[in-house]
Amino acid sequence: MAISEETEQFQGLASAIQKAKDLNDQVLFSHIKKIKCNNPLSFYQAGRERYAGERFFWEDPAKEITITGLGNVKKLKAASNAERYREVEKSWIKLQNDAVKTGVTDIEATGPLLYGGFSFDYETDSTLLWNQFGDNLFYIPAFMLSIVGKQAYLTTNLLCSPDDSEKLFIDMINEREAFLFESLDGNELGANSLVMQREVEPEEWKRTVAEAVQEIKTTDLDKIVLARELRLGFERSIDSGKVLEQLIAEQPLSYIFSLEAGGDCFVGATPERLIKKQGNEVFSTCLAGSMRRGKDEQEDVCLGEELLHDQKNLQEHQYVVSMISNAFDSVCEKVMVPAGPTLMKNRHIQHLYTPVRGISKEGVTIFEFVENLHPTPAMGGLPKEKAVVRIRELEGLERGFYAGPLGWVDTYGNGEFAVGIRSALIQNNEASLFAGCGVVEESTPESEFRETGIKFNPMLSALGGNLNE
Ligand SMILES: C=C(O[C@H]1C=CC=C(C(=O)O)[C@@H]1O)C(=O)O
Ligand SMILES: [Mg+2]
Repeated sequence: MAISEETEQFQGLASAIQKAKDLNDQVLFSHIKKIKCNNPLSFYQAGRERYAGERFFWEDPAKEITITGLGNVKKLKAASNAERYREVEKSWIKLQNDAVKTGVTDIEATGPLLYGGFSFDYETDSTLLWNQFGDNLFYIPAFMLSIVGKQAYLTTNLLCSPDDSEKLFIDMINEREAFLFESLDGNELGANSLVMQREVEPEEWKRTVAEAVQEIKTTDLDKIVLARELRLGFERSIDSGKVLEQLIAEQPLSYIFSLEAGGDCFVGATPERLIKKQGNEVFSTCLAGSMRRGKDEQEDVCLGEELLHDQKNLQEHQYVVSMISNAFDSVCEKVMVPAGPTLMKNRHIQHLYTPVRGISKEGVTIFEFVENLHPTPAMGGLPKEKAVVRIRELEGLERGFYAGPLGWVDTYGNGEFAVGIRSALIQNNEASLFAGCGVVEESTPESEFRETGIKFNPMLSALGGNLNE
């Protein structure tokens, strides 16, 4: 006779506690069940107070996977050095190897899942701006709603210690019922009202671009991505749920993401995938080379054509295609790269776009792909190491998680990381927006300034700011 769901959960939890006692270590317990819910944002908002500072949101452009996490049973944080990818992965593997799962246990992006990201550059110390995030930050959420295809799943995670008792079970059920009730209650999203918008050191930034162009002409540096910052001030604390709602409506072809840390929130709508792994299939995206959108259909088509044939933008793009293809070649059995770029058109900007696909060699993990790929020349430059050093020296801002890999990995080895561009760091009633551009030999400070101005627009629009032309 089939046992009830409650009995199954109870037995699973009891065996996780027993395992924790046997191993004298913490053991992760995870229960996954199908639920009816098609509004992940209302789930996110239900945790606004109870799980403040420990929420996340992820939706991919194809809307195949939406993940919302509340609370955290375990925070993983690796040291700030080149080993950070392996270190996070090692801690994750240890936790998942001992994990006890009950309920629906064969669906990707459900069950115990690690969500978070890495800063752009592990060699910069975090200042006040990014100190809640540090160099890297990953959560295993307490409650997680995954919408995979059209089906919703609720994962409940618990980290059991050797001295835990089965009373944990009652507490877990009570907490889950309480907040699920709130989540069904419908949640009003408060509007954000902007009172200040300021570009940080625009003239200084243009001089830096001019300096970088000179360096490209006279040294072995081929490309460097330089970013700048825009500061916003609001009447009240910004509601990240409201920002997500706007981004979902306005940027349907982008990844919509948020990651809260303490009182701060990193949120954005990035069009750029770093790596997706599904079984042994891997996907990356080369997105570099930009043009504004036209005022009407005809102008838009003309601008797109111009972009497709513009030598400066094609070179900027080609550096990315070569680097990603080479990185794939070393860890894939098969790599597929289209002969030339097409256009990706987002609401405020169009880009040269080349998707890269591969079949990964046996045993290569998503963290290895992240390590090999980051930063691509769409975020850093070429040669990679030199560009990162020069960004550190020239840029005059702390990138933090801007342009860094952000995403998730499940216990089946699947996962996806995007790069955190078209993004903002929200701190109470203030926000920092970041936008960068690929500087190559033919770049001019004015045109790169305009390009970065347009790249602020997705976040400016979602936050109610004045858009750049
Ligand atoms: C670094 C950013 O964009 C990159 C992605 C697409 C196009 C880019 C470009 O044309 O310069 C950038 O490499 C950003 O938006 O902050
Ligand atoms: Mg560009």
